[in-house]
Amino acid sequence: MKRSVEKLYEISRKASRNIIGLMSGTSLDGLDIALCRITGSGLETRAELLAFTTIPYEPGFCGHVREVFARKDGELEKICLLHPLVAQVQARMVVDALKQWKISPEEVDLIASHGQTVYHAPYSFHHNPEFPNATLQLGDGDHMAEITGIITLSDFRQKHIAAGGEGAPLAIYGDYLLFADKEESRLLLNMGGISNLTFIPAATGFDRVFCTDVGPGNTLMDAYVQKYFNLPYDEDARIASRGQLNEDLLNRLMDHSFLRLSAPKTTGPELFNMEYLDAALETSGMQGQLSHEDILHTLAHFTVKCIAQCIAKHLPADSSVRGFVSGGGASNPLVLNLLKKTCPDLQFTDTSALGLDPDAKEAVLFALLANETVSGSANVEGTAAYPWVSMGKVSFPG
Ligand SMILES: Nc1ncnc2c1ncn2[C@@H]1O[C@H](COP(=O)(O)OP(=O)(O)OP(=O)(O)O)[C@@H](O)[C@H]1O
Ligand SMILES: CC(=O)N[C@H]1[C@@H]2OC[C@@H](O2)[C@@H](O)[C@@H]1O[C@H](C)C(=O)O
Repeated sequence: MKRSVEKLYEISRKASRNIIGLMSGTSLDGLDIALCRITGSGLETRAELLAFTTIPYEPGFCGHVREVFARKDGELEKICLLHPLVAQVQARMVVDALKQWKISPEEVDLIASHGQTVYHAPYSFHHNPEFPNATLQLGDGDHMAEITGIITLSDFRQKHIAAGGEGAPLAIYGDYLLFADKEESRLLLNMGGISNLTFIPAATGFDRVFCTDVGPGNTLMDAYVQKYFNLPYDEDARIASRGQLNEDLLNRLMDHSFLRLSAPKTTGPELFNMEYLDAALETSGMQGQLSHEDILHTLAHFTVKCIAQCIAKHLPADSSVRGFVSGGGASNPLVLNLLKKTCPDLQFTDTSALGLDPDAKEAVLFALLANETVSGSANVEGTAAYPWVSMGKVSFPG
């Protein structure tokens, strides 16, 4: 047997594995790097976060990604150039993080590399009957493996599509493995650029777990302050908190077929972007009528109203469910307060109450997916909407 294959086989037979999960989301703020010790697999999985950091991207690199990000007319040459570059930039960040943590690459069994989504086009978005659900993550795993010297699993979403899904949200798998509970029904709400939620009823099998993208998280608010204030985001909602809700604009923002579509469903900044906001301002008659503060305040309400509507539609009204938030939106006090006010029964706290840093959650979820692919005992039955398949392609160093 080739040595690299033998090594992967040995890793698959270990009782516990050190896996680095990498996530770079739609906010393009930086690379989340989570070093996890994962013990067991399937329903016996336990995960411990050994170290976590987010390394911000250089503005120049971000600028290159933004040239094609969520754009229908992204230049093919730029996409081609970015595929290795994204992986090289991220791999150097992993090398730096390991140095900082004083951990040698030999101590790490696997890297689970999400890459950078540059375009997400499920059928519900492109509506072209000749084409399937589609999604594209840049950052090729071979470059990651070669630079770090660590076996890398990457490109997780294609297999999900191949097995009948939309390639997202993949949060359901890790959320179920880590947070299913015998006594407590739980709602895991991630508010990144796009928000998604996983509902896990108490003492249930995977077939009753529900997961979907909801709509915008921070993406519209971020795009707005980037355009008008030259800021990456509205820190602590300082600008938005000075404004007031405009109902006309909110009603117009809520009026989109995606928000009425039955779940599970997925979306991205391909839909929720500045053109979406400008169209809503125009058709509500609010173009030029509102202050920046009022628009940002209304966008925060939009984020929360989409979430509240999705919860009302999909969670049983009579059960006691506890809510746990994660993602950067959990640090936005305006969004969080509105959420708590709108859904008081859920008693929202963040996932640190479950022992997991809310900023690290998505990166940890990818480490869990790699763990399942390499050693999963398949003791969980998937469903049509959420197939339990081996995700991620293997790249060997050397
Ligand atoms: N202190 C803060 N105040 C307000 N907003 C914040 C704060 N900290 C983070 N955020 C928001 O969180 C965003 C980053 O969130 P996160 O890293 O979870 O997104 P992502 O992983 O890129 O998104 P996705 O999961 O949708 O792909 C920032 O762009 C900002 O909007
Ligand atoms: C295509 C894509 O990259 N989607 C992301 C994005 O960010 C949040 C939401 O939209 C979610 O569907 C997904 O990420 C998380 C990690 C997921 O797959 O669960």
